[in-house]
Formats: sequence, C-alpha cells, structure tokens
Amino acid sequence: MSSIPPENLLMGVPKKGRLHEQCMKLLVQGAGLEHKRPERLDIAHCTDLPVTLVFLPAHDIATYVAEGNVDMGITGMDVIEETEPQNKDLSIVAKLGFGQCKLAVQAPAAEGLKDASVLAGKRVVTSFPAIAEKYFSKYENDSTGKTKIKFVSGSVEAACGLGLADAVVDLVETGTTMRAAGLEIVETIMETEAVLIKNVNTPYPALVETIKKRIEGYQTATKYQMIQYNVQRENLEKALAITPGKRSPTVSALEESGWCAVSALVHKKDAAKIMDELERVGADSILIFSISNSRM
Ligand SMILES: Nc1ncnc2c1ncn2[C@@H]1O[C@H](COP(=O)(O)OP(=O)(O)OP(=O)(O)O)[C@@H](O)[C@H]1O
Ligand SMILES: O=P(O)(O)OC[C@H]1O[C@H](OP(=O)(O)OP(=O)(O)O)[C@H](O)[C@@H]1O
Ligand SMILES: [Mg+2]
Repeated sequence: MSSIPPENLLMGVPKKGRLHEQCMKLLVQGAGLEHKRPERLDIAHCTDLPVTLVFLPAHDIATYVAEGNVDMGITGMDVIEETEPQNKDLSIVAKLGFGQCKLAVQAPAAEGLKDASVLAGKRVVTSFPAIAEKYFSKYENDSTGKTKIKFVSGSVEAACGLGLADAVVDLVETGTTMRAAGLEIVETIMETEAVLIKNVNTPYPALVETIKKRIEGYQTATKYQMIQYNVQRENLEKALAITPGKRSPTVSALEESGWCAVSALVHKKDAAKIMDELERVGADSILIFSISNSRM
C-alpha cells in the first residue's frame, strides 16, 4: 500500500451503509475528489487535490474527526449527538441534505403508549446509548430507577419481538422497518441528516474552505435550473416578478425590436409551474437547462 503523503488532508467517508453512495457522488461529482480505491483497501488518494479518503464506519467518524485522527468527515447529526461531550474540537461545515431521518423511541404498537415517560426504568435497546440515557433520565425518579439501556450495533427493531426490550431507540426514515417489527413511534428525539464536519485545529484550513465551496456549488447546482425565455418589453416586469433569479435575472435585448431575452435561476421543484406562469404573461421560447455544477 502507498503511504499517505504528509501534506494530504484526511477525509473520513462512511465505508458502507445508507450514507456511502450519496457521499461518494457528492465528493466525486461535486467536489471533484477523483480517486482510485484499491480493492479491499480503506484508503484512497485523490488525484486533483492533496486529499486522502479514509473509509470508516459512519458511527466512528465523529470521534475520528473530534480527536484529529482525520481532518474532515461526513456522518449523521445523530452520530455527532451521540459522541457529544467529546466533540469540543469538532465543527459542522455544511448540512448535506441527505441521510434525512429521525431518531425515535419506538414501542410495540399493541401497547398503544401515549408518551415515553412510562418507559422510564424499563429495558431499552439501541445503537445510541448516550442519547437514550440522557433522554430517559428526564423521566426517571426514585420509583422508576435507572432505565436499563443495552447497546446493539444493528437490527435494533428486532429487540422487542425477541423479548429483549420494552422499547427501542432507533432511526426511522420511511417507517417500513419499524412497522414490519410491529412498532410505532412513541416520541421523536431528534431529526437528523448527513453533515460535513472538520476538526477546528486542522492544519489545512484553506483546503477545507476549497472543499466546502465546491460542495456548496454542487448543492446549488442540484437545487436549481436555468430558465431562459423571450418576452416583449411591455410584459417584462410581470415576467421578472415570476423569475426574480437567485441574485437578479440577466436581461438582454433581442434583434427584434420590443423583445428581450431573460435568463434566471429557478428552484428545480418550481420549474414546471414557473413555465406555466411565464406562458400566461406572454413569454415564448421558454427553455430549461440543468446545471451540473456552479460557483456563486
Ligand atoms: N434509513 C435511513 N435513512 C436515512 N439515513 C439513515 C438511515 N439509516 C441510517 N441513516 C444515517 O446513516 C448513518 C449511518 O447508518 P448506517 O445504517 O448507514 O450505518 P451502518 O449501520 O454502519 O451500516 P449498515 O446498516 O449497512 O451496517 C446513521 O447514523 C444516520 O445518520
Ligand atoms: O424507516 P426505514 O426507511 O425503514 O429506515 C430505518 C432503518 O434504516 C436503518 O437500518 P439499516 O437498513 O441501516 O439496517 P441496520 O439496522 O442493520 O443498521 C435504521 O437503523 C432503521 O432500521
Ligand atoms: Mg444501519
């Protein structure tokens, strides 16, 4: 294996699981971190920037970053919360808009529990023991005693069915896993999504900034599309009210007198509605272009 060049920034990336694919897309297509990962190896050097990707379990990445073993990383907010008291040197660089789900107290639907206070002192199985312990402590008193929290690293929802737990604390996205196990949400503890994080003492702040800018540019590109259309000057004001752009639209004169061409960024999700509205105020030759990357 080639050794890590000493001048390289180390970036912790989830090696598998729910975040892996979207992380790779973001880092390669978005941040241009092209690399070759040798078979079975958890380290890959990038060709364009002095960055080495280190493939790690998502649940360990906050700790690696907080302790400065890697300079940056991508993991869930839930993982950061779980390791919280040790994270004084960790800071969040950007929210990434994927890996969105919630961490929730779940109990058998048949029990019909109205709130989690009745679970204080009972048996709870989770991959998030620190969050669960803190959460249940607010419900505990002399008569309930301490909640018995047991750590498992996966397949958490099976614990109630196996008779090992009265409730679980685990992630819920679509709810499919939870419902299949006959569970329901009793209380939501937190909403979570993937975040880009850094160690505040990294010796590569300029490189962190470059990666952050590249990712932000890519995120904008994936959220927006470029709209272009022609409109008569008398209808321009109404058309610009529909497409005010991100900062401001570009308006240029057409050869045909009385007409101008407009281009502006629009939210991808609003594009169809905006085209309808522009047509209604007399715009024509309306075109939508995808943006593959951007820098604003
Ligand atoms: N169903 C989900 N939807 C969205 N994000 C999720 C989901 N499950 C997990 N995550 C996010 O991904 C992070 C890593 O969890 P994941 O389950 O991918 O890792 P893992 O348990 O190491 O992998 P695997 O489940 O393949 O063993 C979680 O901390 C959370 O932030
Ligand atoms: O609400 P859903 O869409 O069903 O997603 C939630 C499930 O996804 C994750 O599990 P994963 O698939 O990573 O398996 P694991 O429990 O073995 O980690 C999480 O731990 C939940 O079990
Ligand atoms: Mg998992």
